Amino acid sequence: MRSLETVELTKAFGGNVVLDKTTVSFRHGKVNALIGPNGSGKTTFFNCVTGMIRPDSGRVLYGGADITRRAPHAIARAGIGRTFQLCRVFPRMTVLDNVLAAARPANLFRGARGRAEVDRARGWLTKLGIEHLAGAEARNLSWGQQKLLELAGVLMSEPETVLLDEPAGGVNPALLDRIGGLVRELNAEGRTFVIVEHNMDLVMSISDHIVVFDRGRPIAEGPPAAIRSDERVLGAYLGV
Ligand SMILES: Nc1ncnc2c1ncn2[C@@H]1O[C@H](COP(=O)(O)OP(=O)(O)OP(=O)(O)O)[C@@H](O)[C@H]1O
Repeated sequence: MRSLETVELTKAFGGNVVLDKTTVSFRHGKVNALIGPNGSGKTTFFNCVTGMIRPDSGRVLYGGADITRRAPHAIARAGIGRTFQLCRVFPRMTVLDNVLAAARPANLFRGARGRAEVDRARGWLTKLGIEHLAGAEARNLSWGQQKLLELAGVLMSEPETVLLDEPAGGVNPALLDRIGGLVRELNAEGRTFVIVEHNMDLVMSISDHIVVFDRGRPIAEGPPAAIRSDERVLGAYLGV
């Protein structure tokens, strides 16, 4: 089965064509990476796939079903979760409350949460190694810890496919290793990943399949070893 694919997906902002009939598919059950130079349309691609912005034309298919232009919550319900480049957490809420609120906005009001949900939230915090911070306000966490917190919130919805937008951006090397390890672990448990990332060491070490964008189009795809030596990729990145 193909997990996530797009067919001639197109999006322009004014005259700036950011996604240009982008046809691409990601591997179900694998760790996929989406890489490309700054401005090549990676985040816009995520935004179109998750319903945050409307593509001008083309289709988004998930497990064969057409999810183009569905609302973000409907796409999340279909099994696709995502994190954001600029990490979305509530800074003055505790870590635990953040995770609960991510699962269900009603949890923003205390008392609306069940015991089972709290246990599940703590379970994710433990898995991600930040359980000891459950009672801390999110704003007191390091940037990398906030990214783990955001991921815990996404995992509360039990997504089958997780889109990560620059998980390593601004994260210290120790946490970087943990994030890489977690991706592999969650993948081994059956989750598909699509990861936008500039840290090539991380991309090369955790990906099964890499898609390279240049100006909103895939110019190469394949396993890390093939991408590393692909001349089109070197050209797009280094201008050679
Ligand atoms: N809401 C918007 N309105 C206007 N232009 C936008 C908008 N969102 C993105 N763009 C433009 O689309 C282009 C692609 O941006 P996008 O963020 O998708 O690229 P990217 O590959 O994710 O870049 P980076 O690696 O730097 O995060 C850029 O030229 C950007 O200025």
